[in-house]
Amino acid sequence: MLLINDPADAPPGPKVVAIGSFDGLHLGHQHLLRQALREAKALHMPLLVYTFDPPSKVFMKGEGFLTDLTEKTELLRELGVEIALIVPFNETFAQRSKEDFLQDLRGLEAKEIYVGEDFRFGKGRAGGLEDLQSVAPTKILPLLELFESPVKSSRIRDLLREGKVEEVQPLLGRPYAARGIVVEGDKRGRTLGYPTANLEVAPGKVLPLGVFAVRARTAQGTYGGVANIGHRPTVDGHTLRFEVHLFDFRGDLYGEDMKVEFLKKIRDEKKFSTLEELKAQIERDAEEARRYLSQL
Ligand SMILES: Cc1cc2nc3c(=O)[nH]c(=O)nc-3n(C[C@H](O)[C@H](O)[C@H](O)COP(=O)(O)O)c2cc1C
Ligand SMILES: Nc1ncnc2c1ncn2[C@@H]1O[C@H](COP(=O)(O)OP(=O)(O)O)[C@@H](O)[C@H]1O
Repeated sequence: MLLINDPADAPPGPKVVAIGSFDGLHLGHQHLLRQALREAKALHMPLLVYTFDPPSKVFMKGEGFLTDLTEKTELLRELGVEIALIVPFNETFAQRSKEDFLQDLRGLEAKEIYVGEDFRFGKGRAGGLEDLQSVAPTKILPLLELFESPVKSSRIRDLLREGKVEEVQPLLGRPYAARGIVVEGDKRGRTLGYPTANLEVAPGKVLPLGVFAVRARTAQGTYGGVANIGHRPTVDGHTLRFEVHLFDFRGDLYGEDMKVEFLKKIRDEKKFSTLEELKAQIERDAEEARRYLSQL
């Protein structure tokens, strides 16, 4: 997959172009992109996905996002997209007129365009589907529905805010995941008998709160585990922490990249009166997570 950040860097030649923020690359996005890929193949053209980082709504409204740049790039590659144009969405981009955007599409030699039915573009969201039609025949895909309502990034964000990772899985077509770098914590975990890798994720990434059964992928291998995302009221923690204990792992993870898939919520975080009680609860959490993972 060719990854570019500026339309001017696209290789010449006719293309099918799919446009959108595609935050989460959820089932609706996958449906749209698969159709665009099929069409591109039939026309013997590459598919170029024109997307934004961060997603436009994240920049405009300060919402959290579901997939960071690395995750989105990886998912586009897995889908078989040939060219990913990921444009930084900043103040300058937000101020661009709809005409500028249409000019980009002409420059890209778009021969067919794919968008979702709610797509708008250009300063003040002035541009719409009729404008796209002036560049190339445009396929407008209705929002895919699952469990009687449209699959949308905002629906997934709302579910995650409630910690409902199991309900999110069918909407994404995969478990919700977060990736980050393992940083140092307070070195308390090891004294509890449960060392936990502290993950630093991209600011703005939506994180579900609570204790979860997880699968963690690291350069050293894939492990089952148990994660806590919260403020650690028992030790008077103030900042939000994302910690993962890996089962059957020993070693050093500091500085490593880790991807954590949230498979099942076990409970909400709570305040314990002693560290012994917290430790006993973590033991039960780990037991429950192991049981869950072993029957997958
Ligand atoms: C599975 C799991 C569940 C946890 N649940 C809670 C909890 O309910 N309340 C809480 O205050 N801290 C909870 N913690 C956080 C611990 O307080 C934390 O892991 C410990 O303080 C070690 O921190 P450190 O890695 O910064 O040394 C949990 C941690 C894990 C791994
Ligand atoms: N099974 C394990 N799960 C998670 N981290 C582990 C494990 N075994 C060893 N580690 C290492 O120990 C560190 C966590 O130990 P901990 O005492 O909780 O320290 P910190 O407070 O720095 O996170 C991890 O970052 C990792 O490098």
